[in-house]
Amino acid sequence: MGQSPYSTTSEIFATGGEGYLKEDHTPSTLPERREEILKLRRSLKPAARGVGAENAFLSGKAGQGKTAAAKAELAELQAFATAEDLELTTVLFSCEGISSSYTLACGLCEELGGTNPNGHPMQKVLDHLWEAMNQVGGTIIIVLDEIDNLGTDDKILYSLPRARDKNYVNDDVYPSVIGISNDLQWRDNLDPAAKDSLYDDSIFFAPYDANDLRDILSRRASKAFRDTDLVYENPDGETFTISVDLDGDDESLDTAFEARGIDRGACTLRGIDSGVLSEDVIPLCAAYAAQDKGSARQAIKYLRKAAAIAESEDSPTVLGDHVRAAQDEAERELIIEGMEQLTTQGHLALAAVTILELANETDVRTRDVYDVYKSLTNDIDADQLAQRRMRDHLIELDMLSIIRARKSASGSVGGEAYTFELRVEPSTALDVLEAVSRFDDVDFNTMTQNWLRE
Ligand SMILES: Nc1ncnc2c1ncn2[C@@H]1O[C@H](COP(=O)(O)OP(=O)(O)OP(=O)(O)O)[C@@H](O)[C@H]1O
Repeated sequence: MGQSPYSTTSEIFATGGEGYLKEDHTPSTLPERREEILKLRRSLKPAARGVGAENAFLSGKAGQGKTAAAKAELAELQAFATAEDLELTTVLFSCEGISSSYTLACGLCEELGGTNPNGHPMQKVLDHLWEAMNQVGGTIIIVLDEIDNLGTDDKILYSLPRARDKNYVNDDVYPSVIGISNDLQWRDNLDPAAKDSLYDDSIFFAPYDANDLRDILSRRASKAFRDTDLVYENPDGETFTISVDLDGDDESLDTAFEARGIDRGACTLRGIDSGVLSEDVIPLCAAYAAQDKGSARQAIKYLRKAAAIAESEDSPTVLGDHVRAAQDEAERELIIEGMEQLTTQGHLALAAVTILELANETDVRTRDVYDVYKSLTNDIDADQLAQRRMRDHLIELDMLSIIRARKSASGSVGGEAYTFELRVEPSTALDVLEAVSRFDDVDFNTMTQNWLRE
């Protein structure tokens, strides 16, 4: 057998370390969210005393650690409840794909009681839900992640937090809700009654800055990569390194600090000392992510990708160039995702420009795009927009970085003339378009050939 391109070990990643750069890894501490977690703790404290927690609402853009903070703090509370023998149940429920109070109520019944009453009238479903809560008993904290998926169908957000006040559930049941949302406007549009009952405490997660992201990445890197230690400074200004023992029973940083008898809270993270990551890698990943959305998810993704690229090149170290390549690749993926999610009219406008480019036409004018667009709308039997409205779609594609729209000098009086070109490879756009089911019967090659003949 020839030598396989696969290997069970890596020169870059620590054994078992790659998991720390994966989406599903939940950190047990989030020092950058200390303030937010303290606020959440304040809302949860009554639960530790056997009465219900306050309702809370965590908001902020994607990748800001809202879900991670809620999970970490609830794990802390759950550990306390177990030790104190308190009746406490926490449910983390993702509302992804759930757009009505009805579906949410059914999902919660299933989560709490094991059966899904889908098909029954709403009142019956709610009765099921209250019964499931009675069976569980005690303090019940329901975390509704991506709660904005509910849109305006928010009735359940009124009744769920009030189930006890309204006597829907027994006296020994204390339900509360923690809502999590990336959509900052959604809450403002809620029915005032739901808004009132849901949000005792509102906690905003501001975007991470480059320093926060550097710290987050450093901690992840110390676990994910070989030969990578954290460098801390103590209150006396002395620096020291901490390495995490992945083979130990508890590989948390707290344990590593405890083992050395040092108070972690009094020390400041200064960076990493690594034999496999060049010095600029983490600052670059942090800077790219901070410039964009300040998302920890994005920063971690850059680091993961950069390391994977270094590995695939058999490089023993991850370099700044690998981060640049990772950022390019991630940006391309985002653009491809943007192309996949276009509406039919967006796809038609993109298809028209793509066909023209495949026929070697560059910097095409609106009129030419419109000719191909018309022929495409006939082919797939779609609504045909007026030229000006189709042009609006082209300009929208420019805003999504899919094509480039340039105002040209030859604009007629009263109107602006544009030329358009793809910002992605025509073959990439073609791959996306050919996967759109609406275009199943369109033969892009023949259309290109026809245009070439004309
Ligand atoms: N302070 C932090 N320390 C370590 N990891 C973090 C921190 N903040 C976020 N992360 C990580 O970043 C990723 C995204 O975080 P999380 O899912 O909590 O974001 P979110 O604010 O809930 O946004 P979304 O709705 O997009 O999930 C997760 O992998 C999480 O573990």
